[in-house]
Amino acid sequence: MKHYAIYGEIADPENLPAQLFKVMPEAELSDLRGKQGAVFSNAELEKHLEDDHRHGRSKLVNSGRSLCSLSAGERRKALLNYLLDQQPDFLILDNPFDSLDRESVEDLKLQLEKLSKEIQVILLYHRQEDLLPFIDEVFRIKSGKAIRHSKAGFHPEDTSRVDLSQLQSLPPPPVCFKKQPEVLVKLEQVSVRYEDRPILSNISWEVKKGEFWKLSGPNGAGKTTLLSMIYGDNPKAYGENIFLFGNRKGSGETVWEIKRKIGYFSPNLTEFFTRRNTVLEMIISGLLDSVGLYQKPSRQQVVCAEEWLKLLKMEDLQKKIFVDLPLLEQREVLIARAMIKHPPLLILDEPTTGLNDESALTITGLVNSIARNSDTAIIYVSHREEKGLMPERELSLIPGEKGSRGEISSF
Ligand SMILES: Nc1ncnc2c1ncn2[C@@H]1O[C@H](COP(=O)(O)OP(=O)(O)OP(=O)(O)O)[C@@H](O)[C@H]1O
Repeated sequence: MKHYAIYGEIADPENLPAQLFKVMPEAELSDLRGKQGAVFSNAELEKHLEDDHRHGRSKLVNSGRSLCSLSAGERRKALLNYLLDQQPDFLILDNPFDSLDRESVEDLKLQLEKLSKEIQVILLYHRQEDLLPFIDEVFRIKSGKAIRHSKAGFHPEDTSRVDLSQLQSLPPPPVCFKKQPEVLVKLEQVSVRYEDRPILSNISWEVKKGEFWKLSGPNGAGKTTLLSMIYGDNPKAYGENIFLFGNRKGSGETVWEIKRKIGYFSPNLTEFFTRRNTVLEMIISGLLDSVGLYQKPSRQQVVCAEEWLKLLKMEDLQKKIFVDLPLLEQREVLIARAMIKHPPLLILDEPTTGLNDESALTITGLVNSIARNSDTAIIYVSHREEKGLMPERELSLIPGEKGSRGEISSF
């Protein structure tokens, strides 16, 4: 039984088995035809989430809870357990380690090692550290075809486009924010429970102007919940001592006014961009706090967005349709969109998910440059040890019986 790994993006991830048969050399997967396969991928998880929305329950969860209420990592684990219960003949794993905490990654690697003795595994991966030791053959997607490759890894010139880590300045915003207080975010002994379950326990945290924070913690520790206290309209925030940009949350500024001061990126933001906006329009939309562009921008706004594209060496892409861009370029555009107004606070929730090693370095270089060349404070969430990322401080959420406590450290 041969196990395969394939490096690179597959054109239509919603239809993985068919796509794999299309891109792989014909002889390679012929023994899988007619067999029962299972697919572990984001696209598959999305289908279960839609079912959950529609029927209020999902076959992935036995506890009676909805799939939507699970954390990102918990959902992925639930999907994998469900698929393995089906006892498939072969398993296609599309970047299975994304969004999992380190311990879960190690557990899953051991589980897959055992499983590989019984069923055939096809791994799609983009980080060298994710290549599993039992894989026999490695392929790389190039021009829509899978080409055989050595297991030793890929050379930087394969993907690297531009080094954004040494930028000396950023385009200034067309309009500046009024003077902001020194402390932008202040949480005083914030605790959150969902039904009977304590999630966050007595979290005290201050984010000051221009600080660069990493927010970490295992799956389910409460990172998204904590961010929703700041950025979202989570009702659990009311009654807690949360101060944003100098005002107690719920006491004056509307959620809309708070969001105006925050640049935000999360990988699932792309799901909301269904219109065929151009790259330039997408960046401008960050000045108008809209998802896509619905009004005619001013000349000044256009010039500012053009300057960002120049900085990213993407001038020639400005008229391209955003959703048609490769993943790395989409991420760069969305980070520029979040940053174009130089918000007091920038929240980046797993901005390198789904990217390969080289592309991840491009993003972390860009984030370091933003931190160095602006007064914007950054909160960066990631499970991976991000090579090259230079946060100054870290808030780690450490789960316990009474919920997660926060531990602050400096680098
Ligand atoms: N609406 C909800 N109802 C019940 N439980 C919830 C709800 N939202 C989140 N939870 C639970 O709260 C805990 C924290 O979830 P959260 O999404 O904040 O974790 P996280 O640290 O972001 O995890 P991950 O790294 O997996 O994304 C999880 O155990 C989750 O199942």
